[in-house]
Amino acid sequence: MTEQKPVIEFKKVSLSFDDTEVLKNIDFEIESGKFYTLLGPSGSGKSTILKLISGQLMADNGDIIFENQRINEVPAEHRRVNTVFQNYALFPNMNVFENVAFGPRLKGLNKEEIKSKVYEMLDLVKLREFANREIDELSGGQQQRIAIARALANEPQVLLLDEPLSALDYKLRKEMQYELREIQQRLGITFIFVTHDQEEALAMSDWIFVMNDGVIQQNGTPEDIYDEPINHFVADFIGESNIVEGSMRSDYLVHFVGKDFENVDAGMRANERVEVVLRPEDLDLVPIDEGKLVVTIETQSFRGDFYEITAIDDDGNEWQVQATNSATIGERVGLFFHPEDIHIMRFNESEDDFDARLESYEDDDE
Ligand SMILES: Nc1ncnc2c1ncn2[C@@H]1O[C@H](COP(=O)(O)OP(=O)(O)OP(=O)(O)O)[C@@H](O)[C@H]1O
Repeated sequence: MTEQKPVIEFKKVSLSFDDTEVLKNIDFEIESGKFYTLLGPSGSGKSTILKLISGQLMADNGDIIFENQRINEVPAEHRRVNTVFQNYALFPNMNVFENVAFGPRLKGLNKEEIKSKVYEMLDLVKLREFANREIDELSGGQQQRIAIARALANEPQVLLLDEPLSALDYKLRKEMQYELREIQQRLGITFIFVTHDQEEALAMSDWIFVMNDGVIQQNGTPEDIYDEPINHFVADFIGESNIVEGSMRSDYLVHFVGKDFENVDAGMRANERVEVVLRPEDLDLVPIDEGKLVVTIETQSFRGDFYEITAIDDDGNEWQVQATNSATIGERVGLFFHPEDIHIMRFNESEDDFDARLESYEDDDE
């Protein structure tokens, strides 16, 4: 397989506002033609990264590379990126056609070329028949599609999307997630999408950067990040997790809730302090003698295809369970899971340490 050249690279990029460092030594590579997501809570630095790429902000340190050229000092208007914002930022005094035509017109295309570009973009967002509408005659979802069409009409190499769906209601948001993904795949250009919604990130992305506190905590495919979170923050932020403390008995035996469990993927050494993650969907309720531990049912709600249950074990740990059958509040039952669904994390491990650890196991295996 040939190695793809990155379209954007950050090398040790940092940025402070006043005395607060909001991006700390950020390193990453963005390949061409993929859907990337920056995912993290409010204030974690996601929008700041987009602004460094678009040229709205300047880095204090580090290199920002676009197709092998350092662009730290290149003005925003000379960068082949466009941004779509949450609040659409359409020109209210222009109709739909004129909004989408704005970039092509600025570029000096002739009348026919402009028309063909605008209709190509309106077809892409399925709003051809809205060309003559005024902006205030559109719904929120339609305005967001026009904002996307307007950005794409500039033929950016990379499209930056800063929480573009967060003003939409739930159903429309789901539809737009699907459509955005489809548009990205059809055009084959790079999208960098910012969201604090983990479900949205998992559903849309080829690759996710999970951010917290100005640091990329983990990056990987949605499956990697969901199945193999590297630390407490990621396990807690992505999906629901039960996280309890434990320790390694040996490199394949983990001890928690007073018992030993075999876990082949642990990859830790004896006596290491660990955190054990079990997802609610990997747990079920069974008769006491068939369970791995005994729990007492605290709450239960019906969720259509499962019961969402909280239960508490005799050490006081609370467990979220997606159970196939209902239970009775106060009932004592067995909690069941397959040992292979246990995921183990080292306490407060950084991504670099995690990578180094994985490499050391690979060396051990040789
Ligand atoms: N112009 C500015 N001046 C001072 N501080 C700023 C400025 N812009 C952003 N910050 C701070 O930088 C940090 C990162 O902000 P950023 O907007 O990148 O976060 P975010 O992850 O995109 O959050 P949100 O989801 O709320 O948009 C925050 O603590 C924010 O308060």
